[in-house]
Amino acid sequence: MLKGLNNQQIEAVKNEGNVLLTACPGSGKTRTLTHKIAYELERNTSLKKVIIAVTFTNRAADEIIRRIREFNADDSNLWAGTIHSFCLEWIIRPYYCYLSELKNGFTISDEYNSERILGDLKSQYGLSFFDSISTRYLPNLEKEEVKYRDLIDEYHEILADEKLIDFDQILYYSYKLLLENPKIARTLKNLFHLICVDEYQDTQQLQYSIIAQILKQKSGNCKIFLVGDSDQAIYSSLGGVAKEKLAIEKEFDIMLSGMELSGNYRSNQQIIDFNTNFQTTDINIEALGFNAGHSAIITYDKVTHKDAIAKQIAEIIKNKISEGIPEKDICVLAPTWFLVIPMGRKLKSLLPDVKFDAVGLSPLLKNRENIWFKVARLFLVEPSPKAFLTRKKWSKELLNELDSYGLLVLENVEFRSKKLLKIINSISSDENEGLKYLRECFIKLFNYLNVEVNQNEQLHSQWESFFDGANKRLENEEFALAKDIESFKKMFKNEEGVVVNTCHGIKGEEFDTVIAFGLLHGKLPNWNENTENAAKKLLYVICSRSKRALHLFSETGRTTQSGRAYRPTDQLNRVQYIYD
Ligand SMILES: Nc1ncnc2c1ncn2[C@@H]1O[C@H](COP(=O)(O)OP(=O)(O)OP(=O)(O)O)[C@@H](O)[C@H]1O
Repeated sequence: MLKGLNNQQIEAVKNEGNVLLTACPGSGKTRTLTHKIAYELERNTSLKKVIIAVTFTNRAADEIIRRIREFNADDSNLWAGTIHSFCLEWIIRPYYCYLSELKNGFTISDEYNSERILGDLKSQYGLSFFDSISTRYLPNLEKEEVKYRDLIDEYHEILADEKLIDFDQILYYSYKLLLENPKIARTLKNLFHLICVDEYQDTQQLQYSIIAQILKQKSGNCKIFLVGDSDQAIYSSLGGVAKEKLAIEKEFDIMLSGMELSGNYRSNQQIIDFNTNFQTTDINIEALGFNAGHSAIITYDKVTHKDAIAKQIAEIIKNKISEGIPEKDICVLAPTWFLVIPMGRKLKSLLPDVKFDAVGLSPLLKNRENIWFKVARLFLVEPSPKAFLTRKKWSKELLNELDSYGLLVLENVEFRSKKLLKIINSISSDENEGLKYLRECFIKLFNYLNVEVNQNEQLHSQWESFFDGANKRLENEEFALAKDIESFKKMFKNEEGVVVNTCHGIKGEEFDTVIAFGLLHGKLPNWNENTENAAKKLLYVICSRSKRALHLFSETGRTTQSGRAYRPTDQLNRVQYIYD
């Protein structure tokens, strides 16, 4: 498990205490974290305690699981996911009945739904869609928003009426449960062997408080392994804080070994040097990896019009592919979904022979917490040897959730999750429309399991939100989404190809060629986080994804709602550099 690591990385992996590992981009933090997990999984086999890996995106959690499987490590004691999934799985679902607000059932309001409710309220209050309002809670369990407190109260009332909780309330209720019932925190500390947190610099205060509440307990021997880089903190407008070692020690009531890694194994020296323009700390970084000696190409274009930019980007992609760069080693980025989604579509039509892994609107809301989403993915991912382990894990998760609703299906059956998979594999529908297909399969499955969906409040309310959400999305003409079952199945296909995503969506990843557009003041940084460092950090994250080629665009022709032209991001525009 230590092969392929340098001495600093080995030292971090072998450290038996609590660790705070900070280092520059490309220095191998994620590599070290993955090895640490594999190393501890191997050491931990007799203990049977759980190793938790908290990641920033679901994409990153899937990647950790994929890499752990490559080590041939037994991952049955590994849990990886975002902090919200962690709270739901380990705190809310098992213990929600202790909370009067939740004990009669609840459903998660996904970002789309919450944004819609907030958007309606903002217009009622005479605010614009872009006015920033905090839905977060403070560690004293008060609401953070002060100025528009009435609006937030009304928002929470609407959620409560519909028995919904939003993502900030997932954190709020989890923390409340831990505070009011210390035995939950004690049980968790006993259950866990290690909690790993990747990209810790973007952790919000309440998330620190939740972890602190677990670690502060005197029971068990759970350790923490935090990994991050304060220069890459890009969620400060959403409450992310890169705390210092001392502050964390105090809050968690532990001692931390502060460790560092040096050098960058990803990028060539030219890219690293260019990126110092956006560094907010003063460090020298040396290129150490395979790409160190290769030449780089860095371009910056601020003259191309927005209508011509897709063609320009398509040209770069075509040239890179003809140079032999694999499609998946090329990435097209922009600061917002609004820019990225149409770009994905345009590139696909301009380059029909090229494969793309582009974020787009999927026909189903990606509400991983809705139980019907969990059932749907089991029907939409076809059985195959490659998908077996993942589907078995999903099947187990589904059974756990049904258990937590008091629905003990397949009770006396050996290997329940395998049996459930077998039943699901035997069910299909002749419907061609995705939603009708799923509805029929769900009914067949729950008939087989002898569960009346309408009799169970949780299943019923989540059913409504699953189908209502999907219907609304499919009927929205702006989205122009395909309704057939094959398009639904594509949602879960691990498409390999040129990545088209937001800067936040590819955190922690790396590519030979990075093409970033929409580098415009008001989009990067957006109006809500208009500070010198916010823009610098985003640019730093974007540029540090690249191994050898970086193409930056501040396109012309984009205007604000009031008709003003966007101008290039200042922090990029003022860089003095002789571009290629
Ligand atoms: N000791 C090493 N020897 C060779 N290659 C390494 C070593 N450590 C890391 N790498 C490689 O360097 C690249 C960057 O590693 P990794 O993604 O873990 O860095 P990181 O510090 O997490 O970066 P970021 O903060 O930008 O996400 C990867 O391709 C990784 O495989």
